[in-house]
Amino acid sequence: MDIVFIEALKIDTLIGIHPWEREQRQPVLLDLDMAWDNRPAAQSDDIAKTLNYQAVSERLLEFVGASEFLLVETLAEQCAELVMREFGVSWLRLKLRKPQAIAEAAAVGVEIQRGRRPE
Ligand SMILES: Nc1nc2c(c(=O)[nH]1)N=C([C@H](O)[C@@H](O)CO)CN2
Repeated sequence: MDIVFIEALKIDTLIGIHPWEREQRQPVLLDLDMAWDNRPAAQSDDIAKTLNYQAVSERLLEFVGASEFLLVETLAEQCAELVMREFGVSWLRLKLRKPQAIAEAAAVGVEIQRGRRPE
């Protein structure tokens, strides 16, 4: 199994349960590991055969930037569903960090895996 990854994609969004979090955007950081067979792209040197990490990043920037969820669990799930549905990804691991949520912690958040992991 090959992986295409995106690391620490930073997006300002409205997320959280507290009143201040409903008024003020804060950053989240997204890490994605996405299963993809990279051999067809490598053999043809053709961007059309890739899982284009620029296209995935731009779509997530658009979606997360416009979202207003309460929980990181909900946002992570929605991002995973979007990437699998729109980009044909069969398995992914997604980590969502909220670096400004707890003053004493570098970050908090969730990590999920969805889909069937290829051999
Ligand atoms: N498992 C979770 N715990 C908490 C969440 C969350 O989304 N998932 N959110 C909060 C607050 O919004 C936090 O980020 C700031 O105190 C608390 N716990």
